[in-house]
Amino acid sequence: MQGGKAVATKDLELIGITRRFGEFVALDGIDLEVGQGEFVAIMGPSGCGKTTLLRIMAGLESTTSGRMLVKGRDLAAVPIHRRPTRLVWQDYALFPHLNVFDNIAFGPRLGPHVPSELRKKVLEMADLVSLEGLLDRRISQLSGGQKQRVALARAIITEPEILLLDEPLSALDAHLRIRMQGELRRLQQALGISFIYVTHNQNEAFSMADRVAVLNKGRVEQVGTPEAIYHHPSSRFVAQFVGMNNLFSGKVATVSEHYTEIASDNGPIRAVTGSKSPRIGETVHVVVQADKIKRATAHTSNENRINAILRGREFAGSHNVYLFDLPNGNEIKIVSEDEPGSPPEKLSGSPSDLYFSVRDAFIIGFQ
Ligand SMILES: Nc1ncnc2c1ncn2[C@@H]1O[C@H](COP(=O)(O)OP(=O)(O)OP(=O)(O)O)[C@@H](O)[C@H]1O
Repeated sequence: MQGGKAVATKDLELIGITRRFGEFVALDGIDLEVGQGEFVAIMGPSGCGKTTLLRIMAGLESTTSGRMLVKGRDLAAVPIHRRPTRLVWQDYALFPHLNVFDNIAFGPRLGPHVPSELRKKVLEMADLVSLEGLLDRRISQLSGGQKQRVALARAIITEPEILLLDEPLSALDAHLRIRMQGELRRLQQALGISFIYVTHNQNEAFSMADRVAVLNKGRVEQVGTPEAIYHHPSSRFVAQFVGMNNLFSGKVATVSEHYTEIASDNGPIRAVTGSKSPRIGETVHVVVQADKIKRATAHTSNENRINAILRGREFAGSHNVYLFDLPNGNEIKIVSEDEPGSPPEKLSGSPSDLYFSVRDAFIIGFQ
């Protein structure tokens, strides 16, 4: 990157971003790359540093150390109003005394502009986010989804190279949230710019993003496609944070080409031997998704059988979540779509024989 002009293949590069508040380390050496026109979700539990990281990208928060490049350009010396990033806030931060048109036009009006051209552009933006016909309305006369659209239009009219979104759908009801997810994704594709989207909602992250970065205690735990994060979590934290995963732990007993046998407190467990062949005697963790564990029948094979005690059932619309206690005292979940007319569930406390296939059991490598 020294001398000459860098050819940027990345929209954003974060290199060793660290932020301390006094003694407290909120961000601890974050490295993250965002490709051209990529939709990246940043996900993690409360307090892991998502908002701080987004505010740093927006230029609203300083770093203790680290660098940030947008399209190969270091932003250290670029003042906030010249930065090619725009933040869409969780609470929209719209101007309540202005109407929709004036809210959208607010940013461009601060700089040199031709009123007739600005009007054309505002109409274009309103069209893009389906706000036509609402331009004279006051903000207080809008629904949550409409306010969200105004906030988006107000940000994209400034033609950012990267749009930063901080839990933008959290104030909306479930139905509208799902609709807006689709709209946001379409908007991102229409604009062809990168979106960086902070959320603690896994479904939102997985349904919209090209890649997801999972943060924990100010560090990046894993970055990957939703499929990779979901099916192949690379750490115990990600496996437990994401989805309905169950974890089993034990020492590697035997390793063959097809499966690895692990001696666990709940009996032997066989898992796929992955590319990183585990060593005999090493402690490993095996992840099995909740919908891959079934009640064993006389016909299920002996690949993996576990005795468990049913503790409870939760009805979740189209499926049931069952909680079981394992012999070692741990809890596991299984998800099943019970057939209509199936016999009533056995009572809590009754023993059950559970089954899962070797091909649905993955070893997670830990440092
Ligand atoms: N100005 C500040 N001074 C001191 N500590 C701060 C400051 N801002 C953030 N923190 C701390 O840094 C950590 C990360 O905060 P941040 O708001 O980035 O988390 P988050 O992942 O966005 O959380 P949430 O999902 O709850 O919004 C938290 O422990 C928070 O208390």
